[in-house]
Amino acid sequence: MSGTAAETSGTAAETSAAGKATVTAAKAVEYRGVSLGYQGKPALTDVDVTLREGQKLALVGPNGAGKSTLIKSMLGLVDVLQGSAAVFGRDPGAARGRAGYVPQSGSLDADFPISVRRVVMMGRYRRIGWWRPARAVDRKAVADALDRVGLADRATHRFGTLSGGQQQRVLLARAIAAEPGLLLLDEPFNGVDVVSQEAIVRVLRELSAEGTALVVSTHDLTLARELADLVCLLNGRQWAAGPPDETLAGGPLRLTYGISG
Ligand SMILES: Nc1ncnc2c1ncn2[C@@H]1O[C@H](COP(=O)(O)OP(=O)(O)OP(=O)(O)O)[C@@H](O)[C@H]1O
Repeated sequence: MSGTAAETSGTAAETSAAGKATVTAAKAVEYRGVSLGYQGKPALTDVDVTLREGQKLALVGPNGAGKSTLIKSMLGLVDVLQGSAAVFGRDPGAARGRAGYVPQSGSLDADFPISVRRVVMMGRYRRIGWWRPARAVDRKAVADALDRVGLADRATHRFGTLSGGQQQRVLLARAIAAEPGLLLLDEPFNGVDVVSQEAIVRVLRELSAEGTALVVSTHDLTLARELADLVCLLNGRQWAAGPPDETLAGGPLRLTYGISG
């Protein structure tokens, strides 16, 4: 597909009636002709997408497609080699305070003796400052976030004793406690049981309805279709971007995965 096709897809992503967000909602993410890479070598090219507050974007593609690279770039952690990348109208690194990140569960050492509540409190550190004690407002934000993911009764448990799905929900609560305008989730459904998956999907829908912009990388096409307002198909480059019924219809998906016929 040509660069023009990617541009056309990008425009569709912005102007389609996808999602609840109207074209008047602020732009959380605006990428135009972006190439991203490491040590000057491109890993993902032709990214052209606009995500507005309240919209949910799914990043879909095979292993090594560039999904994590795109997510990390929105935190300012990957070099922009070409094009323009903005998060809330600023350089992605400069907007990091407004972006929350949920890593895959397993990224936090499960043997580390820390309570669930302390993990979620980490989400408040940017607001509190590392050296200051938590205030009542911080404790309430932590309790609310845990309640939201359905784990209020686990606050005093050791993080490592929870199941993988519960740990993922705790990491989501940690990000929510930071009250981000843009929430980035890297494969949040990997190895997660159905109860946790449903809890995560419910919370993401609620956050979106409240105006949070969401970016979720996933291998699960059914979930992408159910959850997302917009889908970016990635495999070394952006192959398409737009509403799920256009991007996940067949043709663009086959191209992305290199399936002929
Ligand atoms: N720190 C790094 N330094 C150099 N190359 C990297 C680095 N991180 C990722 N890459 C390369 O960038 C490309 C995209 O990787 P990325 O992890 O973004 O893919 P992904 O779609 O998230 O894959 P997966 O589904 O397996 O997690 C790959 O070729 C990978 O080897």
